[in-house]
Amino acid sequence: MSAGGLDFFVLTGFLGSGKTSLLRDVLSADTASDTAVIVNEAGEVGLDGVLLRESGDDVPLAMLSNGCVCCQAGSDLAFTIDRLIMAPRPDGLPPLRRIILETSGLSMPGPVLRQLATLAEHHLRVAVIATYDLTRGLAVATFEEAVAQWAAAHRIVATKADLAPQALTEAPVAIAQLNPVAEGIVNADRAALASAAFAPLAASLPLRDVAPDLAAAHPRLALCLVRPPAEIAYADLASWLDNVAGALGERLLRIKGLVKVHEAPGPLLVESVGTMFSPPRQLSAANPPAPFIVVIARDIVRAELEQVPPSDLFAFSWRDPDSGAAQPRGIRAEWVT
Ligand SMILES: Nc1nc2c(ncn2[C@@H]2O[C@H](COP(=O)(O)OP(=O)(O)OP(=O)(O)O)[C@@H](O)[C@H]2O)c(=O)[nH]1
Repeated sequence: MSAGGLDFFVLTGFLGSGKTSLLRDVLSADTASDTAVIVNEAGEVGLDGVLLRESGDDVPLAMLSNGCVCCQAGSDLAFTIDRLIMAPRPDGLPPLRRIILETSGLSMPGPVLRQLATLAEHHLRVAVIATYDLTRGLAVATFEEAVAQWAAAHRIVATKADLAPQALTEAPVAIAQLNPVAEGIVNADRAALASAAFAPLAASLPLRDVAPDLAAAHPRLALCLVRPPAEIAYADLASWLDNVAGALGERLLRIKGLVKVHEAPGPLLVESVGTMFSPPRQLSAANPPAPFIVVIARDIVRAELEQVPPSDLFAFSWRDPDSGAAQPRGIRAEWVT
């Protein structure tokens, strides 16, 4: 560990609000070589680590997939942090000064902060950074996860300024209303935004765990892992995605996946935030995971998704994000090389 201690940033924010993109921006800065990253995804298959590696960064990177860290009582997070701190630094990299944990978009910050409390011997200076998606603004405030993330934040970072320039002017006021004691970080320049979001911490900040523990951590949300066949026609994929958006409407929160189509040599990255799809693009990363699509939605009946045509192409496995003790499962920790 570096002599001056470590800054530990918990990067939180609702589904699809721009966490991974902000992290890519900070890792592409020249100053990022003192940083290590832990990525947590609610789904069984972790895509964010693959996307971060795709941008060519060689900082130590650990994935915690198969469940969001806030739902786990176990010590995988603490164990992973411990290992990152104790591991010898890769050749040519300066001492570790900063760790960034990207939580899943469903994570409540309180349980994560409580797990960090078990690491007192490392004298971490902890800060919570939450994203505020300018394209959606307060629309996600109907989710207690989003409200808890903003409430716990020390810094709230306005993302996607290029997509919603008109919302940029109002953002400082909107952010102050969400959490008057958080520092609002608003900048149309992405590099400057990322740099301010993860600027060094002078001291440990008071941690705010204001959200109550809920009986069910994510009461309205369902998560489905959809397995497409090894290869599929692009037209089938496109019409299925269209039909999912049509069937679920505003209850669709996030789609993220990798699909192999006949028409392209590499797997296609498909994703939506709500029903807004990004244009599919070929993934350039080596060793991508097997084809999969994660669908996260609220207030749905499983059959609604399973019957979306062409339904006979896909296999579905479901999980409530708050599976709790009835369906115990382990977060998988793995190092991304
Ligand atoms: N144009 C534009 N698109 C952005 C920006 N930030 C994020 N996006 C897009 O928004 C979508 C979601 O961004 P991510 O960075 O994956 O969001 P996330 O919060 O990490 O998503 P989850 O981990 O699934 O919760 C992707 O299609 C991004 O390319 C931005 O500043 N500008």
